[in-house]
Amino acid sequence: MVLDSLSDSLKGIIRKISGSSYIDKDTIKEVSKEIQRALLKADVNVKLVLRLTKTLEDRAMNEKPPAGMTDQDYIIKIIYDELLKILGQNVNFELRPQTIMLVGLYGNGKTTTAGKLARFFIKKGFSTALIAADVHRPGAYEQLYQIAKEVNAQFYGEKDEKNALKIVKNGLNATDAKIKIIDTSGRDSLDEDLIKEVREIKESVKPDNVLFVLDATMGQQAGPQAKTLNDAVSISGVIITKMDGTGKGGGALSAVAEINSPVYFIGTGEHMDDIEIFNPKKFLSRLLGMGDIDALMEAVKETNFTEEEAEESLEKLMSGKFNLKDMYDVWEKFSKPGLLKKIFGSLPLAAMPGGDKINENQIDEANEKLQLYRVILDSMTYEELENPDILNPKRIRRIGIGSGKGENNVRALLKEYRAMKNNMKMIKGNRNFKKMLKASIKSGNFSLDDIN
Ligand SMILES: Nc1nc2c(ncn2[C@@H]2O[C@H](COP(=O)(O)OP(=O)(O)OP(=O)(O)O)[C@@H](O)[C@H]2O)c(=O)[nH]1
Repeated sequence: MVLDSLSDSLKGIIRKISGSSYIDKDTIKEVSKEIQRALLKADVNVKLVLRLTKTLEDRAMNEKPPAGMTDQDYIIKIIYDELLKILGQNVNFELRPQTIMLVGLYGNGKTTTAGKLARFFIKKGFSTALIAADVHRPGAYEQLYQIAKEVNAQFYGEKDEKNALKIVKNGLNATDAKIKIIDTSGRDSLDEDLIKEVREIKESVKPDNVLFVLDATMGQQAGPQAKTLNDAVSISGVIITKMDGTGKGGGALSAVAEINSPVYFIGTGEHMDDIEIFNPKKFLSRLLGMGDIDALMEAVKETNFTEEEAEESLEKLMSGKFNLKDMYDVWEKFSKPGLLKKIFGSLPLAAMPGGDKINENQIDEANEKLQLYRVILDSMTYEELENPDILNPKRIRRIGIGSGKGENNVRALLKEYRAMKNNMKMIKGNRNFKKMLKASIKSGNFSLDDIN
């Protein structure tokens, strides 16, 4: 995916900050330098990078973390805040009848995106029309016509007409569709005629939205060209295409920052369903390897742990002073089918040692093990659960037979139990992870930007 290398670099920086024992001016300078390097490597505009890291340094040097928050957490929060400013505000695209005009540079994916948007709105119950106003690229008419057929959208075009504005006006009059999407000619911003054409259409039909379609793999030239287009037609929003590509992505980010318009959607492939609503917070949380706190909250809620129970279980687990009964209680809540997958899928694993190595099958294995161990624990007496030290070979043999799972599985469970006690002591040392997990369970809607 685009920005993968930036994501890896930033995750590494986050891990380093989390693992540092103290934060001083040198650490802040070093973190700032590393972030500069990561952003420049991702092709983000130099001025933007310097502006971002200067703000980051100023804040890190002069602001004090709120009570209960470590310096490390607070630096991570500042990085998150400043990067979020580049991605723009979280504005939802209004789902109502409207006329949308797509503008963009050659080959950035306007025509394809017109089809994706049409399908997106048709799925939401809006009749949609596609208007072919790209009168310069041979084949654009046919391409949009085929796409309209594929997504069951109305289509309007005039094959031999060279006056784009005339086609648009006729098209808007000819359709009663709730959503009208105008696909314009590709722009190379140095071409005055094309800019004039798009400006005329904008001023004449006054579309509700002018969306700039931008290829995520565009380099630095994206910024100035976005600015020229924006000066001509006042872009109201951005759609970044080809996020499934392998480009660096920084050029697109710089262009978005340059025109300061919200990114509403991202294109993630060539097919008509490969479009997603863009959520800057979620996107950035994943980019920084912080998982998706909201999804974690949903999953933890499904354990119907009360806050106090979650807090108490967590305290006990983290203290390392828990017995098989405590472990049974926690496992019983978390062994709901699919729940572990949700929890691990949303945990900030990058912040845990080796955490980012956890994959799908390991989560499935953990699930199977949970079910197996619950059966074994069900065959233990209350005394054995409370005090596992009394489990001698005779008792182990009885439990193996009683549970039908055999002695080896009973021994494996006890080995796992002892290892878990040691691991929990280790995680206990990782204050950041514990604090994030406790806070997310306790507050119910914890997210990094709620820390004030
Ligand atoms: N992988 C990938 N390819 C995309 C995406 N969006 C568009 N494309 C491809 O990019 C190429 C150009 O897309 P078009 O929609 O024809 O571009 P255009 O902006 O209409 O081209 P002009 O009219 O010349 O400006 C096509 O091969 C599309 O399939 C995307 O999100 N991911």
